[in-house]
Amino acid sequence: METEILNNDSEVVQPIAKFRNAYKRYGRTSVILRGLNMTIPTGTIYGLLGPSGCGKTTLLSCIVGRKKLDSGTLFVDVKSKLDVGYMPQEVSLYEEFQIHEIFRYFGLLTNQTEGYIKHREKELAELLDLPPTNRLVCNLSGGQQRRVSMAVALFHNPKFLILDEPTVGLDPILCESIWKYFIQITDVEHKTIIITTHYIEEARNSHTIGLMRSGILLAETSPLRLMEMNNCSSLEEAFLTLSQKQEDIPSDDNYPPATRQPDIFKRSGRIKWHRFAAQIYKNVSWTRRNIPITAFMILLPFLLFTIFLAMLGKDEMDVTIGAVQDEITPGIDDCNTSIPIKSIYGCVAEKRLSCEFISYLRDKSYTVVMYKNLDEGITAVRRNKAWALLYFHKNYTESLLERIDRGKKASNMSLANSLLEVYPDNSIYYIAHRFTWDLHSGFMQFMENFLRNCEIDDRVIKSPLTEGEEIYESIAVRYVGLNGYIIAILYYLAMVYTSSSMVYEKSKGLFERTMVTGLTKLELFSAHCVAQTLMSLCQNGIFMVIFYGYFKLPMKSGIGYLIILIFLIEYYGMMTGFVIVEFIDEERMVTYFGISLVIMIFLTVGMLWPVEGMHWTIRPMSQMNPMRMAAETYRSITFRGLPFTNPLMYEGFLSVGSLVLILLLVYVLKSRND
Ligand SMILES: Nc1ncnc2c1ncn2[C@@H]1O[C@H](COP(=O)(O)OP(=O)(O)OP(=O)(O)O)[C@@H](O)[C@H]1O
Repeated sequence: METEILNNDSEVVQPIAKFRNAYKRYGRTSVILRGLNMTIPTGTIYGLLGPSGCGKTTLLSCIVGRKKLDSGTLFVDVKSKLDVGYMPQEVSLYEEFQIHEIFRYFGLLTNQTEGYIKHREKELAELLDLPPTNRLVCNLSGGQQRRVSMAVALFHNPKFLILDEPTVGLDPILCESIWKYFIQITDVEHKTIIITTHYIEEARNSHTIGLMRSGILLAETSPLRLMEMNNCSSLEEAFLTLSQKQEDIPSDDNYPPATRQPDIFKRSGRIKWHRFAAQIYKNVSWTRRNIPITAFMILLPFLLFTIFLAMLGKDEMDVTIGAVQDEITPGIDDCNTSIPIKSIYGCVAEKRLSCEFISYLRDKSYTVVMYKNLDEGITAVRRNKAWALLYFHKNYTESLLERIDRGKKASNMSLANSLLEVYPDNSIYYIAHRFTWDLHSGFMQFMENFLRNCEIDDRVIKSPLTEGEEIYESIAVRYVGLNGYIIAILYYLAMVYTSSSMVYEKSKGLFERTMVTGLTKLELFSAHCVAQTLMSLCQNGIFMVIFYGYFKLPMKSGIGYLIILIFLIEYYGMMTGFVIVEFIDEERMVTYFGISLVIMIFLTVGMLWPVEGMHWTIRPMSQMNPMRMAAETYRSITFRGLPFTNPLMYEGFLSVGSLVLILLLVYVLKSRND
């Protein structure tokens, strides 16, 4: 049978919170509550004492609805979360904020008026001897931060205060005045306070003391009665006596099966304007406090894309090539000497053909360095002073002309001497490939011009393959990887922006604290969507206006398609951030996971290497990668100019759009289960 609680006037006092036969454990072995019974009378101070790790914080978390019992009952007599003021053990404050911004934020969260916020700020600053309220929280001492944290719990004047070690790090005089205040608000305003503390003697001021050990309460009575019952003169002594009397820890063999526990507070599915406004205020304050970081984040995509374009620069490269011209005798003639060489069909070369070819390469922005002989040239290539050596034989021009004139009747000597020998350094694929291409196409172009001047039909040396009209125009090399790069970067930035702010709130205990005031994940989510949209608007606006507006990068379909696609990709990044933080709590792990994800996207988006050339094991991954489809759609919008009805266009929108919806669903389901 339950005992009734009587106050000093022998009236029955209704409990504000009541645990009956409460069990709670973490995992399968770490049992924290073992059939605990506890009654917190309304309008009193309840001091909860117990050794470190005995489960005091866990118990308070159950009262504020952030954790649930495995079995047993918990009754809390409050109508809404606003009746509760919670001070967690950690400071749990936004460190970049000024004290008055913290008050305003929590004031808005708890639906207070401007007048009340100002008045209460003054009142609490006096009571708790707070530093000037324009000081940043991160610059306060540990004790000052704890006082601000306590002020936040008291701010909306709740009827039930739940304070986890509020007096740690405070000086005795301040502690005394705080306890006086607690006694006053319980006596006069009929508030209820539950306090955990390690300073046992301080709890003497409580109306009731609960001594917790090994998952149960050893005693629950007034301090005086506790000392009397144990014939002790101090609470400390009483606690020691009781602990020694306690027999062994109750066995966990009979740990009851878990039962479904009701929610302490009614769930609200609707967005409350004042809490949404508080989130917006928080985001705006964060931005104001971090203007350099915000400006950097806004400019970052533009900077990264500019670096990308500058890195790829131009299709012609500043590559150094070595050349040996054995057909020129140093000191006697050089490339400026005009020595007309006439072929038997009357074709005249005004200059050495090797000179013409070298100046053609120079026009293509290659640097050509001359070497005296083959050995010297090859050594230069070996030492990485040149990417290739061109060796022109003695009588190269005459031999080449003879080869053109006489065809298969040309002498063996002319055939050998008309060969341009190339000794390339092929160790960097792209340079080698580019040089080979320039060499061949340049040579062909140069020969065609030469033959045309001699009125010889240039088709005699042309390749018998001919290209028809281009279906899609070729695009400068530097733009080819840009689409994959842009979408991967924008996805990553949105993901990091979301996950870093969410994981910060989680790891600092801010999430927990604001949820206790009634904030819902829907409100947090909606406010973050607004912040993300504004951030994306600024980021995308800058790079689009500059690249597509001013520098006129290729844009074949409407820019509207691109804007929608990019926003979808950013929302996909944002949703990924939300979902990651639902499953991973630790800041470092979130960063590792995010980076791994984006590297995977980089590798499979088809930017570094086309899907057609990937290993068969990775190819399906790339083909299924929605970001690859988005990259393809990006290419179609900018380079191909397709109508929306073409699958290449709508596939990207569909794949990314569906992923946003799927992640949203995962987030909603996970949040509901929390
Ligand atoms: N989320 C969790 N998962 C697993 N174990 C946990 C978790 N939270 C707390 N514990 C463990 O539960 C036990 C009780 O922790 P709790 O924080 O409730 O103790 P406490 O009495 O408040 O300690 P202190 O006085 O040092 O703050 C500790 O052993 C702690 O390691």
